Amino acid sequence: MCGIIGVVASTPVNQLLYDGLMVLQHRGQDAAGISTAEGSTFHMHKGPGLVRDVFRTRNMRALPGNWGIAHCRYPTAGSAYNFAEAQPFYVNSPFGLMLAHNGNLTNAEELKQQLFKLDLRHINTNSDSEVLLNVLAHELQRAARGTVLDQDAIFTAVRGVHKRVRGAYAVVVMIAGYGLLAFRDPFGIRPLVLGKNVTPEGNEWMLASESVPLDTLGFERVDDAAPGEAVFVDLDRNMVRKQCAETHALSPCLFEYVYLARPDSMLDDVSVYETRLRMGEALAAKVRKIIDPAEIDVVIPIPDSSRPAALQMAQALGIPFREGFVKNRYIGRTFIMPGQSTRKKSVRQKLNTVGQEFAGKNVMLVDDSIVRGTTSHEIVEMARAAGAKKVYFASASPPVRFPNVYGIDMPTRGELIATGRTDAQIAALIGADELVYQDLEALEESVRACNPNITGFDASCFTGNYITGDVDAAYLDAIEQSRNQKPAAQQNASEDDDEAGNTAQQIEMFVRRPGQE
Ligand SMILES: O=P(O)(O)OC[C@H]1O[C@H](OP(=O)(O)OP(=O)(O)O)[C@H](O)[C@@H]1O
Ligand SMILES: NC(=O)CC[C@H](N)C(=O)O
Ligand SMILES: [Mg+2]
Repeated sequence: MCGIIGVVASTPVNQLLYDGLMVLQHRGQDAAGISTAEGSTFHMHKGPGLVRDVFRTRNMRALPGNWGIAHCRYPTAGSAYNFAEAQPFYVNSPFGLMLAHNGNLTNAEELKQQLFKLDLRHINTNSDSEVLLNVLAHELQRAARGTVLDQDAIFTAVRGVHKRVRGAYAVVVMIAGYGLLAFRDPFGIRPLVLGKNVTPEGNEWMLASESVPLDTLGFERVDDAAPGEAVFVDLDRNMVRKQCAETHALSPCLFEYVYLARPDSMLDDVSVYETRLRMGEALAAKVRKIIDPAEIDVVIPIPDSSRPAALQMAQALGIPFREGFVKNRYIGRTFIMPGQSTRKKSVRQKLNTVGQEFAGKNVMLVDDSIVRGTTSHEIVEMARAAGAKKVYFASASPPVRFPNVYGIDMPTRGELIATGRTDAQIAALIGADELVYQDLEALEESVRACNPNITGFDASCFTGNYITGDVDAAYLDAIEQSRNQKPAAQQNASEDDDEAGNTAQQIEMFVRRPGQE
């Protein structure tokens, strides 16, 4: 999950893209980048770190033009802290392309080999997004009639991409001299929302990972890009949409609703806030089956993401809701930080207890999810240190037992606290007196109740069922192996750097030598 934005406007877009990235920061804290175009010349600035740290006034001034794209990165392929893998990515042929990608490809290694051997394209990083850009470039080259590109050729190229690429991808691409192209994978795993701003100069168009940038930048939410669909906005700001996948089915990532997205976003016509309230309602029903509500003195959320669920759960159980943890607003999201010791330290820096909410009480702590158990373990300890009598813990989502290969950095079973453990064993590990997990059906229903057209989900981290059909045990083993291998380049790196690197499959670099096939 990264944050992406693309916009075609009637006035300069640099500030618009910066402000949009600021409200998508929760989707990626590792690197950020903006590219704009004036005529057919691209301008770009990108770098490691948070949006506010990457862009200085001089960088903003160097981003002229009325259309552009932006990205904030949460790495799932290649390495964290690797500037070369920051996005957008550029390729000069055909026409000049600039791409930003949210998601993760599951056949990147195979594609990289094809690109090198058949398409004669060199991939210079371990980023799957660079692979995706080059596949698109190759397909555009094939589809273009001579030196001219028309809409049919663009949509044909996207069709070609869907045929070759597997995995999750929501993408915005600038085609120099032509316009902004955006598309979503045939399962719609990662979100992509379309918005419009009506101005006296005509319509302006924006595509973004979530609807929050549309709200904050004065765009009206029009629709979501459909799974498999491509949206093209030309430089006169005419917008066309076309389904480019032979088969498609809306199966968004369930974890977007649980944790990734901001609660004030609408994704696939679903209010993230409303689903989280529903998750809390359903969790309350599950808690009742396991713990007598009279035994619980207070319900306490673990800020931030669990707040709506905890609030609704407390209300449904008739138990006071209290803010027992205060969050340091200057610390980012812990889960998406690279490196386990950074994550662990950050939980302590980020959250502190309000003593009177714990002293002598039986507390019910609520979180949206337990993944590695970093947060829950620290939090239970802090609750006890603050004097809690009993510490119950409830998770608004089911146990996360399987790796995610579609754009969330949880690629190995070994690091997931729930893999191979019973609820009681997990409770013992995090130190809770009782642990209650949401049932998967209830979680799915919490989302589907807001949009009955969603028939399926990518719920792979809960079920081990990978909807793209190409992820098997051998694939997962290879990722684990590659993750556990220490890359030579990182021999001298710190433990954190080591873990941060190689976050998913390593894509081998190819070098063509004279005489080689
Ligand atoms: O079991 P773990 O591996 O610790 O992961 C799960 C935790 O990480 C996330 O919080 P995070 O601090 O990232 O963000 P938030 O402030 O949005 O809750 C999530 O909300 C859980 O609290
Ligand atoms: N989380 C994402 O969307 C990551 C995008 C891409 N796979 C990268 O690692 O840079
Ligand atoms: Mg959290």
